[in-house]
Amino acid sequence: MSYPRTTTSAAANPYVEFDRASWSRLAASTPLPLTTADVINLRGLGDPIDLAEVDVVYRPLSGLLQLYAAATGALHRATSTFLGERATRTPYVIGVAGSVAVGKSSAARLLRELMRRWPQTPRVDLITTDGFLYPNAELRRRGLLERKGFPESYDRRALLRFVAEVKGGADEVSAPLYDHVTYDILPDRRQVVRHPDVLIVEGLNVLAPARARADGTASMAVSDFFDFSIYVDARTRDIKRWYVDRFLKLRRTAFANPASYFRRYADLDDAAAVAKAEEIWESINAPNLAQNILPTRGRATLVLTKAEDHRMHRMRLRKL
Ligand SMILES: Nc1ncnc2c1ncn2[C@@H]1O[C@H](COP(=O)(O)OP(=O)(O)O)[C@@H](O)[C@H]1O
Ligand SMILES: CC(C)(COP(=O)(O)O)[C@@H](O)C(=O)NCCC(=O)O
Repeated sequence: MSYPRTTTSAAANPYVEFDRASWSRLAASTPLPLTTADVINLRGLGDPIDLAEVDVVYRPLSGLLQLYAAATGALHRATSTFLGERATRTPYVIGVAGSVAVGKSSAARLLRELMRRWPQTPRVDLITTDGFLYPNAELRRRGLLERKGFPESYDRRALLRFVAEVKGGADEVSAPLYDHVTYDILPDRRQVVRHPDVLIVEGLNVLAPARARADGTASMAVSDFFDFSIYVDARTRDIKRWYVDRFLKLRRTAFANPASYFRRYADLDDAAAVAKAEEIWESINAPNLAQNILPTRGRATLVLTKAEDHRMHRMRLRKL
């Protein structure tokens, strides 16, 4: 009897890879309960995603996640029976990671809307980790105002506690909220999460590994509570272009708001705005991507890679 020959490295590759066409053929019977108007409403500034892209990328993803969530629920119930415990419902937790300006928020919002339309999981909550950034005053005190988005700029303990409590079935847990306009935490508003069927946690660093404690032992990481995780990937030079293009657009929208922290950038001409955006990108977002975010890509269950026109062209799903 002969077996197919595989090299050791191919056998050890934990991912199975799809191109756009082969991915889109998966889960042909999964419905797509969204309209063009929904997609326009959900997409982020500068993200050209349309219903055709949602059909090709998110319909199969939605089918796959239904399968995973159902299997995880069944395992949870079987485990409770084995342990002689009363089966409690626990939310299915999904992490969405990737660079600033890669389009994580569009992806996370689309997933939320698709999953809300499944009969098994009508209650889907989405939180973004920016709510756990320290307020600007605290960042200033710690000398971290120029490091927003770096792991140390977040209250990681509070974020970990939040995700652990939601996963643990707490009735009501609340998270702080970040405001891009004032560039700070909103002092008197919080997002309340009440026992969702699914929790999506979106942010730059959600796949960061656990930190070592002073005594050398590892603490836990938020990703320890994830049932599934997605890394939205693209070439760094493409993401930089999307960041700069978005910055130019923000001049006429968010920056023009008198309350905007970036009000001073609203009147910059194109050349000055490009220079400013490139300066912020090169000093903050590019180093954070290279040092902290990209190294976590290999921890994701699914890596979705965008081409220069924002369309997903490669999907890698962990099979090991
Ligand atoms: N300075 C800003 N002012 C207003 N909105 C912003 C600003 N920067 C980013 N945003 C918005 O915040 C959301 C998250 O952005 P970001 O963290 O870059 O992640 P991503 O682009 O991957 O979704 C996006 O919808 C974006 O349009
Ligand atoms: C708010 C962010 C840190 C992203 O937060 P996330 O929700 O991904 O944790 C980022 O969008 C940001 O504003 N970075 C600061 C550098 C800049 O102005 O681009």
